[in-house]
Amino acid sequence: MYKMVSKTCMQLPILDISQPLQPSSLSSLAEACKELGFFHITNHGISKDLYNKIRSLSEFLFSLPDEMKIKLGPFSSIKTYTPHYIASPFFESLRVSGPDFIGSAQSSADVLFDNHNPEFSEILREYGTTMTELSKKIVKIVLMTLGDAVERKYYDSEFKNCHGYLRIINYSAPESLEEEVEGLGTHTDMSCVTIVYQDEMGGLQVRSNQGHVIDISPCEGTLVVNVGDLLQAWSNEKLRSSEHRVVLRKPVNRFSLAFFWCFEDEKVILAPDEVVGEGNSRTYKPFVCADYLRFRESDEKGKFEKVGFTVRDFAGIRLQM
Ligand SMILES: O=C(O)CCC(=O)C(=O)O
Ligand SMILES: [Fe+2]
Repeated sequence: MYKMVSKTCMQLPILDISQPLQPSSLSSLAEACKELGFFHITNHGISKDLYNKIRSLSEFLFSLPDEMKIKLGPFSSIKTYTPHYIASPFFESLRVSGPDFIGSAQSSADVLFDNHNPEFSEILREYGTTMTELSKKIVKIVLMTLGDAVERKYYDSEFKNCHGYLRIINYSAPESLEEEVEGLGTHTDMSCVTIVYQDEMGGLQVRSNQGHVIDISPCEGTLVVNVGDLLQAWSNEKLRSSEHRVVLRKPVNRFSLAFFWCFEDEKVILAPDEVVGEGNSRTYKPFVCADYLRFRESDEKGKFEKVGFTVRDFAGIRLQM
C-alpha cells in the first residue's frame, strides 16, 4: 500500500452549485478534477439542522449493542451494517440505498426499533433525494470540464441510469492519542462521484499525483466532492480518482455522510472516442460495472476498497514502452 509521507495544505476550488456555471469557475474546476479529483460545493441545500437530525438519530442507532447491530449485516440477509474491524477498528457504517431511500432506511430501522420510527426514514429520504439531484448536477458540470460538447452529447445516453447510496459513518473516538490513527485506510471510491459531509473534526486526506498528502480541511457550509473510479475509467483518466483516507487526531468521535453516485450494474464502461481524443490510446478495456464491484468486494486485496486492486488493476491497459 502507498505510504503517505509528506504533508501539504491546499485550497480546493469552491463551486456554488446553486448558480449557473461561470467560465472562470469552470477552468479552476477542470484543473481540480484533472489533478486531484477533489473540490468543494456550497449552497447545496443541506441544512445544518438536517445533518444534526441525521447525526443524533444515527448516534442512537450506533450506540445499540453489537448483537443488535449485527442483525443488519454483514452476515444477515439485509447487509446494511458494516461492523468495526472490517474497514478499521474505529469504523462502522450503515448503508441507505436509493432510489427508495425511505424503504431502505425503514428496513434497517424495523430490525432495530420495536416501535415504528418514521422520522429516521423521512430525514434520510430528504437527504437522499437532495444528494441525487446534486449528483446529477455535479456529473453534468464535471463532464463540461471535458468540453461543452461532452456534456451535451453524453450525459443523457451514458449517465441517466446512475443511482446512489448513502453510507452513514461513525468513527469511534480513539483512546490513546500519542499519534494520529487511521479511521479509514487509503482507498479509491467505486463511484462516478462521491459527496461527503464531514464534521468539524477534519481528518480527510488525499494523495496528490506527486505523492503529497493534502488535508481536506472542513470548510463551513461546504461539502466535499470527489471523482471516483468509474468516472476515471470512463474519461480515460482525464478525470482523477485519487487515493484518500481518514485520520483521527482527537479523542472524540467523528461522524460523516458519504454519498456514492454510480453507474447501473449492467453498464458497460467504455470511454467515447471523443473523450479519448484523436491520437491518444484508450487506457481501459471495456468492462461491466458490476464485474468491477464484484472484483473489489470478493478479492481479499480489494476488500473494503483497499488500494492495490482498483479499476486500473482490473481493466487498465498497460501501455507498451
Ligand atoms: O468519512 C469521510 O470523511 C470519508 C469517507 C470515505 O472516503 C468513504 O466512505 O469512501
Ligand atoms: Fe472514500
